[in-house]
Amino acid sequence: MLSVHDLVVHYGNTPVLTGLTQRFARGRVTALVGPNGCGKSTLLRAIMGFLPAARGEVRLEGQPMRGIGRRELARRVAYLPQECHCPDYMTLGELIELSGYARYSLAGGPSDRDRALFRQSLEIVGLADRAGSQMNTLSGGQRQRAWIAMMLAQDTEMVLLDEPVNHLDMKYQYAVMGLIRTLSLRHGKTVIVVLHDLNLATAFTDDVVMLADGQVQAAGPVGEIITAANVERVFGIVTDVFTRDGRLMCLPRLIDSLPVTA
Ligand SMILES: Nc1ncnc2c1ncn2[C@@H]1O[C@H](COP(=O)(O)OP(=O)(O)OP(=O)(O)O)[C@@H](O)[C@H]1O
Repeated sequence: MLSVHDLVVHYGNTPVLTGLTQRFARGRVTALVGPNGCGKSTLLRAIMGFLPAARGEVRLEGQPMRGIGRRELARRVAYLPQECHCPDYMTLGELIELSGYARYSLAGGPSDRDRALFRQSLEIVGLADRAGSQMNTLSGGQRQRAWIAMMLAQDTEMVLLDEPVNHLDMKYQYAVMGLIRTLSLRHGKTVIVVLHDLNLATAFTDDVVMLADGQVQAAGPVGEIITAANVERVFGIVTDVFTRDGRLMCLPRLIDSLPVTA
């Protein structure tokens, strides 16, 4: 389990997280949702220790994250930020190999198991035939899938993803979200994923944390949290939330609640 207790994070004098407390259950997928600029990325960066907290603490299985060394952290937690960069000349295969560096560099290089993991990760994202391609020759969506493969090959107990389906076409949005689901269902990994599409959250995650004004506004199982009242309170938009063919759906009432101009 990952727990965040009374976390306060500022940028300069501007507070972004103002005493945030939340537990992320082990082996479950939690969607982190909220309006633009509410602090979702900031929370992930603060969890990873990339931003200093003015107050509060993050614990991984009861152990303060601050006390976990960088190599051990890389072996235990994979983090995929919103924007990822690498040198243009790097090939996809080279990128994937970097994923296991914290795990295998002390052992003198990747093992057969590591190499199998690299291959599997590329197969899962549909890029097995592109391992020799330079990263700058891939499309935006293919690059995003490459980074997801890199994260998969890191093979950690916990995975944090910041808007992983941006740039992806519909098929790969579903494929990647299905994969994220599998990470918890089959492999028992704990996943926190920042999403904007609440319908992806209802279809592929267990729990939802709604963030606004530097605080958690609502948190719990998807079916309890994705309600028209919560969505209106947090996002300021009127929606219908209903079940169709066993799936919970959330659709905005376009005519009533959105400014539509002719
Ligand atoms: N490096 C920074 N320096 C100063 N302010 C920042 C910095 N990064 C983010 N902010 C500000 O902190 C607030 C939270 O930003 P953050 O990126 O965490 O939001 P978010 O919820 O992830 O947004 P989005 O949905 O648009 O990706 C915003 O007001 C943003 O302008």
